[in-house]
Amino acid sequence: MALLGTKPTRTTQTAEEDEIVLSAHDVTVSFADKVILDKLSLHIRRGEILGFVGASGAGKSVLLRTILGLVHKQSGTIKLFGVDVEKASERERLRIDMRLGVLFQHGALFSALTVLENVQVPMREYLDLPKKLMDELAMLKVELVGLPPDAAQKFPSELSGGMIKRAALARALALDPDIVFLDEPTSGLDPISAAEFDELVVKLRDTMDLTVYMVTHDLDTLFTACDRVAVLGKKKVLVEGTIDDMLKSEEPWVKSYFRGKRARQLDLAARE
Ligand SMILES: Nc1ncnc2c1ncn2[C@@H]1O[C@H](COP(=O)(O)OP(=O)(O)OP(=O)(O)O)[C@@H](O)[C@H]1O
Repeated sequence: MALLGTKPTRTTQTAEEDEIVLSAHDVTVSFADKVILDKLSLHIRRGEILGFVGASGAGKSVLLRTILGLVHKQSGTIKLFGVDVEKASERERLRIDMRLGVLFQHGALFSALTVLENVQVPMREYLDLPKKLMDELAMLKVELVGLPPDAAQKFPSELSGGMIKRAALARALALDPDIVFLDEPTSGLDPISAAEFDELVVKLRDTMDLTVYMVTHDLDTLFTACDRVAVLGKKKVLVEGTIDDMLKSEEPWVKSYFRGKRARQLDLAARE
């Protein structure tokens, strides 16, 4: 793990980018008798921004929570950085956890903590650092996500929606993770703030060699920020590929989502 955001800049295609950071194979999850995910398989390569879409209630959050080990799966394998998380030792699991950053839906900041203290939560959990160093590191993250320095001492209730998302992103980046999981990061933002957030994610991917797994309903994000899209439907990944692949798909849900009126306008704008 490289602290202080000092990872190499992503320049040319390297063998490392073929590295599979996350793979899910034949994952089945059910609650009581209700099957939510049925033998779902998915992978994400290092340095990719993967957009994960699907109808409301399809199971996107359930998959995310399963990957993070918060929901029990009935069968299948999930590997992070090549390690089967179920078979990992406690030490391996800890090392893996330190390489993950998560931005939960709605930001989920601790309301009683300042932005700086929120960013320090993962640091306190995983690292044993002197307060002064933690303050400096957390401040760097605050600046990295484009928040003004005075935002560090503010409480979440004093921030705009866009600032809350940025603060939550700063917290997700606290340990310089290799992969970040973003659950609907632009929901509730106005289109300008959402576009700025997308730009930030792309910039961070480029400069920090990040891999990004993003659950989103935002067509703008899918068209402008994602390298690849995976569509969840019928309890598995129905279609995956580039936006062009989505636009060619004859799968009915994919067709209406990506070739509906709103999507057509975005496609035209993106190609201008
Ligand atoms: N802990 C749980 N116990 C029982 N059922 C659950 C649980 N968590 C999720 N579900 C069910 O799993 C299904 C998928 O939910 P999930 O939140 O993953 O959908 P989603 O695709 O993320 O939806 P949205 O886009 O609206 O956020 C829903 O029917 C939900 O009610």
